[in-house]
Amino acid sequence: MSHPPPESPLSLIASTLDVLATILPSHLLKPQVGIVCGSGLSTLASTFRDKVEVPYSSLRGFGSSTVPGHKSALAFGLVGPGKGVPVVAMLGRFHAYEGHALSTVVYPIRVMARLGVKNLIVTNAAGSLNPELPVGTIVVIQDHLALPNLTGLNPLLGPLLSPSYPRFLPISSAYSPSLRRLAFIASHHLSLPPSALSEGIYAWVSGPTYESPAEGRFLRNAGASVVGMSTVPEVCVAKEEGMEVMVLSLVTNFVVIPEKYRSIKEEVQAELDGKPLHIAEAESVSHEEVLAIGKEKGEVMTRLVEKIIELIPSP
Ligand SMILES: O=P(O)(O)O[C@H]1O[C@H](CO)[C@@H](O)[C@H]1O
Ligand code: HPA
Repeated sequence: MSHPPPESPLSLIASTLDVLATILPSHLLKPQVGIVCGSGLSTLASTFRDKVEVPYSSLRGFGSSTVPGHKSALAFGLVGPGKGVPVVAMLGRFHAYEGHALSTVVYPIRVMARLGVKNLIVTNAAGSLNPELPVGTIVVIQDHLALPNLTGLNPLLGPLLSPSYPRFLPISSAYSPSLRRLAFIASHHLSLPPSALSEGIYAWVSGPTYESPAEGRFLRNAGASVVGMSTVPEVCVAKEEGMEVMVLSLVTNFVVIPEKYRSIKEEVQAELDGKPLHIAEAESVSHEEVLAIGKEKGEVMTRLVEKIIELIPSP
């Protein structure tokens, strides 16, 4: 018995667009800006006007977000004063560590591109590798360090979706200087303290383990400022689709990088010498902590993203 040929990605995307066209009012159907909400950050859509939420389960090609702090729905709406800017947000994203294929992780970005999105604001929760980037800092990403991209887990592996796409995509200027500028101008408009917003380099790791101390030190020494388990696949595909992209990482924790390893040898010797050492327990990271910071900083992230959207020149 022969099997039907697998559905092409373009026909799957076309069917998703058809469904959206039947659900959405016409003023929301052509969003200009796309947003990806990071862990605990789905509140970024809380102030959308005329909001319509579309569950991923009603859209073929979409996976389901299985990570706490990620909702499985798209939110369409208007942002900003007056008529408002039509936008679309992924209230939850997909990560490769959940078992999703990278093509599923980036599928919503391809859909956004075909809805007309020209500017993409990607957010995430991330661990800090730099003492000068404390918890709560918003890091405007300048570049990435993607070990999976370099070692065989690149989201662009495989046949090109369109013959017009470059086979070898340059991503040396993936992070739009003009959008990054708007982030700092928006922060000024909102009177945020200068320390609220910083700049840095995002390291993408596959997860789901948090970094060992040696891995954290390795990423820091390699030049990364923050680390997380998402974002880079979405950025690469958004660039392939011709979008302007910016990334805002919210620092939710420090990556544990002790200056000195605890030495059991020294501890045992000290006990034998009758002078036991008092060793503090090593800290550890938890997703609950990550979500708590997302909740605490959700309001300021929302205001910042809204202001950036208002400042993007209309087409
Ligand atoms: O990158 P987002 O989706 O914000 O989530 C971050 O938080 C989770 C770990 O706590 C990981 O998924 C990591 O990537
Ligand atoms: O410390 C981290 N490491 C990787 N991903 C993360 N996402 C939030 N915090 C972290």
